Amino acid sequence: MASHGIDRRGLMLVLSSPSGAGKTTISRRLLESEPRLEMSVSVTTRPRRPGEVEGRDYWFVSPVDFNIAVNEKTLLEWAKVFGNYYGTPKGPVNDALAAGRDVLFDIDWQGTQQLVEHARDDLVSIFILPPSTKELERRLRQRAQDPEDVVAARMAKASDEISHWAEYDYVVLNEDVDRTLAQVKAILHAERLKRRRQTGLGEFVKRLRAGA
Ligand SMILES: Nc1ncnc2c1ncn2[C@@H]1O[C@H](COP(=O)(O)OP(=O)(O)OP(=O)(O)O)[C@@H](O)[C@H]1O
Ligand SMILES: Nc1nc2c(ncn2[C@@H]2O[C@H](COP(=O)(O)O)[C@@H](O)[C@H]2O)c(=O)[nH]1
Repeated sequence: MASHGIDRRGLMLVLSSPSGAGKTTISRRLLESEPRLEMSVSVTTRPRRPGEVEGRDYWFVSPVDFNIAVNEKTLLEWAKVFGNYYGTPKGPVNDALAAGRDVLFDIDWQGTQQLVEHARDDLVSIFILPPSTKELERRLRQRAQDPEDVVAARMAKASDEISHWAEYDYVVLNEDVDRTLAQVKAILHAERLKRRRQTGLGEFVKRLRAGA
């Protein structure tokens, strides 16, 4: 249900960027202030970082279990990123959308391409750019959660990742977290009002025109 009482189908809000540009930071802040938005928690074969919580940040699984999920087609999309496998479980996303709740995804361009193929109408995609390569490297290092070789591998892939910017509906430059957050919220709020998402609009207008 929309805030003004008109039924609405949920939307899928995708954030992608080169590693370290700020997707996780923006996602956490967005979730704090958007009660009708929920995070899609991915499964991954990547080792858990210090501070990461099972079921909040990821579902950490073995390569064998990941393979089973792929074969049983329980993932909406999946990809190999920086040598590990990542995927989006279908069930929670479908339940949320059907109930009119929005779902936030922190996934890469390969996953976004798969969602475009299967769910274009429900999708709103945002690419987040860092202000500079130097600042991207500084952010990856000061996060201090990955060993040096992992940081180097992610920096080496940054240019390739950025090359996908034009496949996204919106592009936001993450210089200042508060400004970026405000821009992402503006996109979300406008997209919620798209006519095709407000599934109860026809009925509402009919009643309005009848004098209700
Ligand atoms: N606008 C910003 N200004 C300064 N630092 C920032 C900004 N946005 C994020 N950071 C910092 O940069 C680091 C990387 O951010 P974050 O983990 O959110 O990136 P990410 O895009 O989710 O990375 P990954 O793809 O590897 O998961 C964090 O330490 C975060 O606090
Ligand atoms: N295609 C998918 N990409 C995903 C998913 N979950 C995360 N990601 C992307 O992987 C990289 C690395 O993430 P990190 O947590 O190891 O830093 C980043 O670009 C994420 O957006 C997923 O389910 N599918």
